[in-house]
Amino acid sequence: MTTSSVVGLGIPSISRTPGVSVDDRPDVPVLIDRFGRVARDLRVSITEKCSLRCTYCMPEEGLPAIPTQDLLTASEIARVVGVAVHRLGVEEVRFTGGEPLMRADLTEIVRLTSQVAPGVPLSMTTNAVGLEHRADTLAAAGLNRVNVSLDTIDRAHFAELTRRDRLPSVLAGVRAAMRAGLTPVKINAVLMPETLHGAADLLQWCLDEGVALRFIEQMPLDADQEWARANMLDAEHLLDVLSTRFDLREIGRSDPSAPAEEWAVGGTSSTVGIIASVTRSFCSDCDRTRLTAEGTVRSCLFSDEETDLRAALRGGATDDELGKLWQGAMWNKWAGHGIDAVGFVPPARSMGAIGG
Ligand SMILES: Nc1nc2c(ncn2[C@@H]2O[C@H](COP(=O)(O)OP(=O)(O)OP(=O)(O)O)[C@@H](O)[C@H]2O)c(=O)[nH]1
Ligand SMILES: C[S@@+](CC[C@H](N)C(=O)[O-])C[C@H]1O[C@@H](n2cnc3c(N)ncnc32)[C@H](O)[C@@H]1O
Ligand code: SF4
Ligand code: SF4
Repeated sequence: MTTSSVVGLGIPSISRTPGVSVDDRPDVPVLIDRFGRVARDLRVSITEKCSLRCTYCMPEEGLPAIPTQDLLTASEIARVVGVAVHRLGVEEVRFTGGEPLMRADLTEIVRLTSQVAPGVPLSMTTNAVGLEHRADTLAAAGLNRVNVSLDTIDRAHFAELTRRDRLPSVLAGVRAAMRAGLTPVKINAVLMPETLHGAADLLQWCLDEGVALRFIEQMPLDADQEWARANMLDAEHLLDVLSTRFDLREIGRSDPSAPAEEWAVGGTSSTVGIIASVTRSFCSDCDRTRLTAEGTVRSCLFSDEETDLRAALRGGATDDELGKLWQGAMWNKWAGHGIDAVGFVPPARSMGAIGG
């Protein structure tokens, strides 16, 4: 088994240490952990690069560049996804980053992955900058749907939050995704004191455009490490604000491992969701497994223990051997993020370096 050590600005390097035992792991193919959870949702980060610099995620100067030879190639990504789907019971795959659209070979990644895993839902979490020019091609390559990060529809405020004046491109990207059939399009907005006053306008925009909106509690995953529990806005606070303009009725979660709890918006057929990752954590039903852009398996957003599949892959490992490494990594998955625990320490990688 492998663990990580920090080398600077949130990208850990992988170092080998004596392993944690997997002797007590039951001999089953699926990615089961010690708490009985089974991971079926694979999130694949494909780059650390981004066209924006959201304050809750990236440092102003961006993340240190990962050398090209350290990134999994399109065919390596497809091979690893194939192992996950055909041997380990993974049922859905999401591309994330950094910003997936920053990879010039994104279409190839999607095409090869959809060939290796036909019928498996393929989605992407994106900031949508430039998506208007690529939505049709990505849909044709096999991408099924996108989630778009958008915190405000006020252009000046967007530029402040993301340190880039790109709101028009994002809005065009959302509309292009709808036209290309990358639906349902879901909008992710991080809940912060700064975004609260624009939350109702954002919801109205989403209702008008026919896209679903989810607000996300901010997690201690910013590269600048400025997150503080005391400054965090929780779901209750948001509901109070939205209820002054909308009639909201609680629906709950679509399934126990879905991160978003949903509210119906009165007078519409739409819903608004809240991903209360911090105050109403869904860790006990977690069904996620992650692959970083450098090809390490990460069992939890908050755990810096990573297992290096890339080295094994490039060293000639068989699919069976890759599968075993992955099973071992997931068997040792933590119970949860532990944000409320005394002595909590945020992970070395920031959200953009993990793949959110
Ligand atoms: N606690 C926690 N939060 C997560 C995790 N993955 C994503 N998130 C948060 O949930 C937000 C939404 O994630 P998305 O990438 O849109 O994925 P999703 O909500 O699983 O996607 P859908 O299947 O479309 O509902 C992200 O912006 C993160 O803030 C996770 O594993 N744990
Ligand atoms: C890291 S981004 C990568 C994909 C793409 N660049 C995007 O923004 O959608 C994935 C998700 O993580 C969320 N995110 C980033 N930092 C976060 C934080 N500190 N707390 C909660 N969510 C965060 C973003 O809002 C986004 O929805
Ligand atoms: S949240 Fe997404 S768009 Fe914003 S800085 Fe992070 S990776 Fe880039
Ligand atoms: S914090 Fe870890 S255990 Fe909790 S939902 Fe996210 S990935 Fe799963």
